[in-house]
Amino acid sequence: MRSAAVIGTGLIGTSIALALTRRGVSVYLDDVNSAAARTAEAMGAGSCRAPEEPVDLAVLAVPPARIGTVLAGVQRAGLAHAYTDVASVKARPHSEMEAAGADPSSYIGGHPLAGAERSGPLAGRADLFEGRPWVLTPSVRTDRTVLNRALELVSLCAGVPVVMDTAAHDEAVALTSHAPHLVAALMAARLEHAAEPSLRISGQGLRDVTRIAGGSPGLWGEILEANSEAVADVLDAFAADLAGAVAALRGLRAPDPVRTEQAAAELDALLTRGNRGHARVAQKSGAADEVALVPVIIPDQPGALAELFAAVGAIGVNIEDVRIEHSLDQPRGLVELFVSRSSAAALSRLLSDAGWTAPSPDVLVAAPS
Ligand SMILES: NC(=O)c1ccc[n+]([C@@H]2O[C@H](COP(=O)([O-])OP(=O)(O)OC[C@H]3O[C@@H](n4cnc5c(N)ncnc54)[C@H](O)[C@@H]3O)[C@@H](O)[C@H]2O)c1
Ligand SMILES: O=C(O)C(=O)C[C@]1(C(=O)O)C=C[C@@H](O)C=C1
Repeated sequence: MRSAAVIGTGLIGTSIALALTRRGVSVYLDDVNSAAARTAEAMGAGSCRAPEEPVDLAVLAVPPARIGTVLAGVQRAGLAHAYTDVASVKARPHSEMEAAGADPSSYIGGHPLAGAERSGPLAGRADLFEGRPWVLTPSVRTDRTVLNRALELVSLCAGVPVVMDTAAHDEAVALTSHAPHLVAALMAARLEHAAEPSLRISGQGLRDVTRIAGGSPGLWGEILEANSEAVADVLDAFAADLAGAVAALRGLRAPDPVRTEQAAAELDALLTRGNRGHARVAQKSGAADEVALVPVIIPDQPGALAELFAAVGAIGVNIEDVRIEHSLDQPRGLVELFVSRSSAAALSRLLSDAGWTAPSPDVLVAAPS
């Protein structure tokens, strides 16, 4: 691919444009909000100067309800040879683009499963899609060359292509993305009027559970509206479990010991099911049970994290994922490295030989100076 256009230079559009520009693709940037396009341009994501010839691929990174009309418009203008989008729902934009008179043969639906709770070009990152699934939803009318262009886009962004049909995609993301977003929002809404001292003693757990609740209500309202039935089905089942959890908690204080015991068993069953579901969430490269955790203490000083990563790299171990636990008022932080199970024990030993310290219950010793 030599040239591309990105329409909608917010978080996702700018991230795609940055990734393509770094791979040598010439990228045209456009946004209904010209300040957003100029900001992306200033970040090195491409140019706001309209191309003289049709580009190889145009990527529509606008909100889901705009896809149909924007696609019909850019096709009429002859902007590109092939078109794709990145909307978080697929069936509705697909039928809307047909209703808007767009040409289905030069279009393929797309959805990268990577993002953030922030919006706008300044949140864009060239590496956002690295190793992440990127769903493509070709229809029977999608031209094969268009599918190949989209595959090239995913590869240039270092994503992992997954081909699905629109209905299967929407049902899957109702469970794995859309319902989780609402659940996070509902939990975060509980905090709206929480007492300040309660919030001050919140830990990483609350941040993990509520991070995505920071997403734009406008965008998420559109996503949920377009996939409302499938999300409601997931939340019906969730509500039944929630009611069971509440009943079990109340049952724990019941005067009848038989009910107390039954309530404890119900709660245990729910928590155990939670463990099993958690274990099934795929890790970055492979199943959860192939990955083990190596905890390391680092001092709160510039370069400490980079030094740790360099040490792990020198040992020759690939970090699959990383979690950092750090309270602002603490002189050190806890880094949890997720590595392949087969290399975890050796990594722990070699890091310890090199002076890095695993957390122990009584004393936390800093890294080598
Ligand atoms: N946020 C995420 O985590 C995420 C992840 C994957 C996919 N998506 C999808 O990506 C798309 C963009 O989301 P985002 O998070 O980048 O939003 P964003 O708000 O950061 O960016 C959207 C941009 O589209 C522009 N825009 C709106 N209407 C337009 C139009 N008619 N013509 C040109 N530009 C227009 C806006 O001005 C804005 O700059 C959405 O379809 C969303 O479903 C989002
Ligand atoms: O990591 C996040 O912030 C996201 O929520 C990203 C996330 C998701 O994984 O659910 C959200 C919506 C998108 O359509 C794709 C990705």
